[in-house]
Amino acid sequence: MIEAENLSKRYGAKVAVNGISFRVEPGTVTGFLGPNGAGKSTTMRMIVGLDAPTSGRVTVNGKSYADHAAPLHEVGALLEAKAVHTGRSARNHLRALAATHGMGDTRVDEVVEMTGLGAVASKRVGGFSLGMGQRLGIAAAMLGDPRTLILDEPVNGLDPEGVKWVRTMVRYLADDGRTVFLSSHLMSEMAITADHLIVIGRGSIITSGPVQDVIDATSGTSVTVRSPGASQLAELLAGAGVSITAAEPGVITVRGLDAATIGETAARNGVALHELTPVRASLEEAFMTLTAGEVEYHSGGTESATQDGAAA
Ligand SMILES: Nc1ncnc2c1ncn2[C@@H]1O[C@H](COP(=O)(O)OP(=O)(O)OP(=O)(O)O)[C@@H](O)[C@H]1O
Repeated sequence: MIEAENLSKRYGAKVAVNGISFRVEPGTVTGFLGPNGAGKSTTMRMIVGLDAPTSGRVTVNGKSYADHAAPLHEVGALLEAKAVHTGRSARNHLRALAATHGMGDTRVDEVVEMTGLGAVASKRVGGFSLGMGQRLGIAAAMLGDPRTLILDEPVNGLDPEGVKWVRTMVRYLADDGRTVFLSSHLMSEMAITADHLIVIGRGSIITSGPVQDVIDATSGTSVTVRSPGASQLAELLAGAGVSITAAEPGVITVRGLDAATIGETAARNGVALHELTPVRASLEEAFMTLTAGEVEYHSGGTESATQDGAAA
């Protein structure tokens, strides 16, 4: 369990994290989403004591990270892939980490195996691809068999097999009762991996909740209707709380009514329907809607007004 209370971090005049409170529960995969610069990495760094909060507090399993006697057994974190001694082999890097907690080579061999690093474990880390570096970072996070895992962009640089492996692994860990907190910019992947979401923008929490609830509350479901009487049907359906847009001639998109109501209205009025399809919004659409006003760094090299004008 991770618990943050009024957690804030300032860098000079820049407020990176602005008084956020949240809980990440055991037995679930919780996704941490937000545009670039929203404060995700800063929050994760504070959880594992790499950054000190300016105010507020964050605990893992009831204690701040520094107060855990054997933190690797409590929290495993992947924060910066390749933050390792590049001249060392992967196995020696893991051995050095393991030694800090009195763990032996057997556990190192287990995580090497688990993360698919067997073939390259004796190679210098400096020559690793991004994906191999990620696997090594995940191996290091798993080393102490921790109850809580914090993974910042774990699928970054992984091939499709690696992405699927991370998905399966985090599901297994959560089903085993562990706490899994991960960030990703890959919305389609997050939608199938996470149970719960926390969405952050400019240092503040925008929304949180089960994945489908976040999508439904943000974008809801629309119904695509194809009919030769589309414009007549649009008039029949119009009313408070209903929004109708004409996608193309003979096709309307209806929000605010379910497919059954639309179908029955059409039947009662003798309007033929050629298609009646409920369309669920994707997490990506919900994310774009939720964070539309919160994007700090825009594409094209231009930057919107920021509190301190920090460059991306
Ligand atoms: N050491 C630092 N010094 C000054 N500003 C910082 C520092 N670290 C982060 N920031 C600023 O704090 C804000 C939050 O950054 P953070 O890296 O936490 O965002 P993020 O959500 O992880 O972004 P991304 O998705 O790009 O990784 C950004 O505006 C960033 O520029």
